Amino acid sequence: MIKVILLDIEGTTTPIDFVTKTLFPYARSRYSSFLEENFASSAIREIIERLWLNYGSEAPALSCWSEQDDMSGAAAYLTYLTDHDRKLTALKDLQGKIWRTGYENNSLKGEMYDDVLPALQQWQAQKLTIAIYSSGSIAAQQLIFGYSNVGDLRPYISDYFDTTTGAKIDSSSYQKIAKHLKVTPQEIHFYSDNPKEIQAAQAAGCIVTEIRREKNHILP
Ligand SMILES: CSCCC(=O)C(=O)COP(=O)(O)O
Ligand SMILES: [Mg+2]
Repeated sequence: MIKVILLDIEGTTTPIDFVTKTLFPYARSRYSSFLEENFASSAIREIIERLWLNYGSEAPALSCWSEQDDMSGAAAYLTYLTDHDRKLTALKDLQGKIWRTGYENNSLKGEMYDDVLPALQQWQAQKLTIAIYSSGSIAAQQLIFGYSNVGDLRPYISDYFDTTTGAKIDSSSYQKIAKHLKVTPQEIHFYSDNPKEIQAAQAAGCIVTEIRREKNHILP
């Protein structure tokens, strides 16, 4: 019996275009200024450190960032990662911090498909646990649902998982989520538009629905 609804965001609750044509450009145009302004913050320095370590493994192919303290190099690397839709945890942590300002000053509103709110209401009425699993950071997930075009959806959602749990295409991530939620993978119904994520969740034992937004809605 299903106990948990586990939802992907981009392509499932939210149009891909909102992420690629609104959120990513918003972050991309602010990497430089955000890093200059927040260079002294220990949280930002810690993210830069993680980015720098990752850049080290890519350096043979890239030459945009010469020293760790060079913030224009860091911004260039962040732009590269964004343009290649890389799901790096440090990139996602930084994007979430930049988006926060946009949500709080009303220039960003999390876009949800029309069927999302009714689906959340139905699942809540059925006493199902509703959780999110996205490559966006947990902070970014809470922002997109907290400041959505249909109001604050956070009261419907009890748990959030990001890539700190593991990659979404890795079936062990779904086993970890099940363990954390104290259910079996068979008691989780995962919805995603990404066939590789669907395959991984299915291999872990989850019930799955592959979302194709041009064809079906979120409710089965
Ligand atoms: C949390 S909103 C930003 C979405 C994002 O950055 C992303 O990479 C989307 O990945 P998803 O796993 O939701 O397809
Ligand atoms: Mg997706």
